[in-house]
Amino acid sequence: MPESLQPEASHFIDGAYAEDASGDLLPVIYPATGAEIARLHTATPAILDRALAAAKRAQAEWAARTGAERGRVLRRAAEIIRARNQDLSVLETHDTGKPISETTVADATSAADALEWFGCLAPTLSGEHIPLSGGDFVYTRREPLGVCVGLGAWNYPTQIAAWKAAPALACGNAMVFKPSEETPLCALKLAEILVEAGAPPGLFNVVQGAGEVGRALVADPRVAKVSLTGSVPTGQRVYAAAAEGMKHVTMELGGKSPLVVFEDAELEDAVSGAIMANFYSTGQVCSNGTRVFVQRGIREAFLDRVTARMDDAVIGDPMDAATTIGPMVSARQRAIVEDYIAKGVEEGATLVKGGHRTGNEGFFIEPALFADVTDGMTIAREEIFGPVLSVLDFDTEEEALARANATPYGLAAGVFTRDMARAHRMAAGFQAGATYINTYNLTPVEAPFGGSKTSGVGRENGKAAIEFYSELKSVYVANGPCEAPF
Ligand SMILES: NC(=O)C1=CN([C@@H]2O[C@H](COP(=O)(O)OP(=O)(O)OC[C@H]3O[C@@H](n4cnc5c(N)ncnc54)[C@H](O)[C@@H]3O)[C@@H](O)[C@H]2O)C=CC1
Repeated sequence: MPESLQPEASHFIDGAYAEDASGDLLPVIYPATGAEIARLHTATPAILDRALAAAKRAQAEWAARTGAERGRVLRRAAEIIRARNQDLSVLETHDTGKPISETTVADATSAADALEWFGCLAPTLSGEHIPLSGGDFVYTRREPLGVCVGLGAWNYPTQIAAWKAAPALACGNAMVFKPSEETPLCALKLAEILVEAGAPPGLFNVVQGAGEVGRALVADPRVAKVSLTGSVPTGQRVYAAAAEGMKHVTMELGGKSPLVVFEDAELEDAVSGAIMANFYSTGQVCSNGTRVFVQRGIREAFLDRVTARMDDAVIGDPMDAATTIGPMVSARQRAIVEDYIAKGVEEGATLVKGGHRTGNEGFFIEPALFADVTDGMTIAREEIFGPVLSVLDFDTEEEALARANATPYGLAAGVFTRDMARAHRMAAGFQAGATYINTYNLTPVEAPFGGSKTSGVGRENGKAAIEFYSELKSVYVANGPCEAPF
């Protein structure tokens, strides 16, 4: 195994790497080859206790610093990440299998954006003054929640860790972060870098493990808030467990988002949108627009262009700069995707292109394009989390909107049209948290991101995230005698 990918130890606690070899073995597999590239241990109760105790102690010290001081640390961390983008991207590629052409522009860089942006916001956080009668007034204090737990999915390990850490730390909280058991390496680097940037030891800790470890963290009374990125069923379990302790939550969950392409759309842009909405990160993106509703008049032209553009996809070695499609994250995830493709064929959809295993090793699968998909088919109802694009035909705007919204999910939605009045009508009508006009799947840190309906609770990014990592205390100040009925 390449020596550089084996971290010094499994966990990062109180400013340093930590190990407890009595924890279960956690092998790290490179999805492009199936080879083991590192070997870690799952956190034991002793490790979790150390992490939570360190976070609790560090949080008090951190919250006592001014917003300007906290912001400076976050911005310094952003600079370090940018300077090390290449190494961090190589690590992300090995953790996830995503091509280096993606990881160099969308992962560590996105983490740096979040740390920089929330680092700039930190000094501006404040309360307000509310005048009342008789000279009384109330002022509010924006206070941190305390120790926050972050639970990550495997598709964007660096980005997810930073999207949670940046607003949490900006507000004066500490964090214990548990990456997905599939991709445990990247968050450790973020922890190292934050310490290097001046964060107090214990402010951001990383512990490894699967659902059991997550469950123990959520249940711990020292934890004030839980932020999960994961599937809807996991979200339901974590939300329920957090409710036991009346803990704050952010739930960034899955989806089955619609992308609506009208006849008047700029065809090549709409095809690009559909590719971004289905094949980026080999389809392993929560906000993917996997139900592509195409107005009947351009159906053939749209399918022809998607098919032709799929010929340009380069599937293969993720470390090759020319590669645009890497493997799935795991053999298990590829098997899930293959089952869905088989179900699509079985239920009568037309597999226009792709969908077959490829490569001699690793977990590769060709992107798949389905036509003649109808609303009731399994591939149109369930989140696949793989490179499977389903085209559904429609006739009218009203019909497209109704069908787009006919899902329990509500993470994202997109529309391609040259008619801007219609574009805004659709954006207003979509039951989804993140909507797009004439583009898809861009997630700048400036914009709030999160789901409606079963796709989640709360928002990450943007000023909105502050509301989910802080709370307001009101202080009533009397200016006259204190009156009582007797
Ligand atoms: N809305 C969003 O921002 C995003 C959502 N996702 C969603 O994530 C899913 C794929 O990621 P996976 O890692 O397979 O999700 P998952 O739901 O299996 O796991 C997510 C995390 O929760 C942990 N976990 C599992 N059970 C737990 C429990 N009972 N208590 C506490 N923690 C527990 C896992 O170990 C992991 O760290 C997809 O559904 C996808 O849509 C992925 C990326 C972004």
